Amino acid sequence: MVTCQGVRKTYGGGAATVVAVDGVSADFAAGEFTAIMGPSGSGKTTLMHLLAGLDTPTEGTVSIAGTPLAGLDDRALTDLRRDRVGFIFQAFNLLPALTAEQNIVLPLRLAGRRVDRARLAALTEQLQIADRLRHRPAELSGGQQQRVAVARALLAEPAVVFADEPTGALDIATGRSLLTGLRDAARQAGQTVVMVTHDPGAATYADRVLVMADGRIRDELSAPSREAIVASMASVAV
Ligand SMILES: Nc1ncnc2c1ncn2[C@@H]1O[C@H](COP(=O)(O)OP(=O)(O)OP(=O)(O)O)[C@@H](O)[C@H]1O
Repeated sequence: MVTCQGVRKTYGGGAATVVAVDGVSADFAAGEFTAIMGPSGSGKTTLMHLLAGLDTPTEGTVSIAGTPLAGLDDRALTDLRRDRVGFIFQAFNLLPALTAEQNIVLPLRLAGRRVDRARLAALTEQLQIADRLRHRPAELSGGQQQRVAVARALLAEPAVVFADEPTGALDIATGRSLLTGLRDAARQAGQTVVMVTHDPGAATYADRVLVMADGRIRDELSAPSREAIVASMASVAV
C-alpha cells in the first residue's frame, strides 16, 4: 500500500549538511501495523513525513496505493492525502470553534461523504470520548483531544494511517485503548498503519517493528516482545 525505494533526505548544504534519512527501502502492506522506533534524531519523523507526502525526498521514490508521489502536482497530492490518508500527529490540529464530534466528522463532510453513525458511536466508545462529543477542544484534556484526533483519523477508514507518538500524552489505560484501535484498524478494516513511537510497550501492538539509527533501518522485528524490542534498541544505540 505504501512503498519507498532508496529514500534519502538531507537538510542544509556544505559542511552543515544533515542526513536525516539515508537510503531507506520498505513496504507497508494493507492490513499491516508497523511501528518505527529508534533513538532521538534517528530519522523516524522525517521518514514518516516522506511516506505521507508531507515532505519531498532528496533522492528515491515513495508510492501510496500504487501512485508515485513524485509525479503528482500539489493539487493531486492534496487530493490523495485527503482521500487515502489519516494523520494522528502530536499537534492535534483540532478546530477550536467546533465540538469534538464536529471535528471528528469534518474530513468526511469536506469530502461530501456520509457519516456512519454506528461506526462513530463504536469508535468514540472504544476511545472513551463518547460522553465528550459536545465539548469544544478547549474543554477537553490533552489526552481527550488526542483521542478526538484519532477518531477523526480512523472514522473515514483511510487506506493509510500515520501516527506520530500517538500515546505520548495518555495514561496507560487510554493509551492501550488507542493502540487497540490502531490494531483493529489494521486487522479488521485492512488499513495500513504506520506509527512512530519511543515506547516499547506501544510497539508490541504492532505486527512489525522497524528500528532506525542514523537515518537507516538497522533492524526489523516481527511481532516482537517488549524484551526483544528493548534489546534491539540497545544494540543499535552502540
Ligand atoms: N527541517 C529540518 N532542518 C534541518 N534538520 C532537520 C530538520 N528536520 C529534521 N532534521 C534533522 O534530521 C535528523 C532526524 O530528525 P527526525 O526528527 O526525523 O528524528 P526522530 O528520530 O524523529 O527524532 P525524535 O525521536 O527526537 O523525534 C535530526 O538530526 C534532525 O536534527
